[in-house]
Amino acid sequence: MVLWPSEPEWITLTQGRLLWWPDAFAAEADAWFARLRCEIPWQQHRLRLFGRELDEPRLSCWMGEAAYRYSGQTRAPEPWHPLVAEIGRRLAELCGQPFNGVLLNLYRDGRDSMGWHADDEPELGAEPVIASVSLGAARCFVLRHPGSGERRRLELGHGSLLVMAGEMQHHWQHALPKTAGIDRPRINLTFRRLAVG
Ligand SMILES: O=C(O)CCC(=O)C(=O)O
Ligand SMILES: [Fe+2]
Repeated sequence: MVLWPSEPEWITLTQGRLLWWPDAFAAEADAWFARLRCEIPWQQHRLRLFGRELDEPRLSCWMGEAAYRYSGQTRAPEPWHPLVAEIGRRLAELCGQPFNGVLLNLYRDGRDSMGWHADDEPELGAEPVIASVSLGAARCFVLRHPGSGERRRLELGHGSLLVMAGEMQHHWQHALPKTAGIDRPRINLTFRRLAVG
């Protein structure tokens, strides 16, 4: 039992900031995980790496109102799932801005991962606010600032919220490394606001 639910905490970084709230959705997390695991149309996408095509090491689904262009691909959005739309509205209230798209990722076990990248597509603007909700198995999330060599590491547990804000997508990179010994799945939702039109 959590006697002292944590409070949201702003972490100031060189050229960026994070809002970290480990227990943000502790009460809802079990029900959200169970529903999203079964009801999201999870897809296996392919990745081009050194001229070869490979399966991405995770399943995913892009949802919302806008097409999403990344790594040379364009993904048409799936329509809002009612629960995902509701989570998005809660986050909009917390973050003080609306979101019109979300990338959902399903990491089936510790062998699934996401490599180093920044969410710096031009449609996201100069100071994108990216709100990331984690459900299921806790996984380690790592951040690095190539300019200074600074690094951060956070364990993103069941029901946690991490908001990346400020100019950090232009100066920091993040990743979700493979982790030995994790045999349970994790779902992550990263809500974004894209300029449309
Ligand atoms: O799974 C995570 O926590 C990270 C996901 C991420 O970086 C992304 O979807 O862009
Ligand atoms: Fe990302």
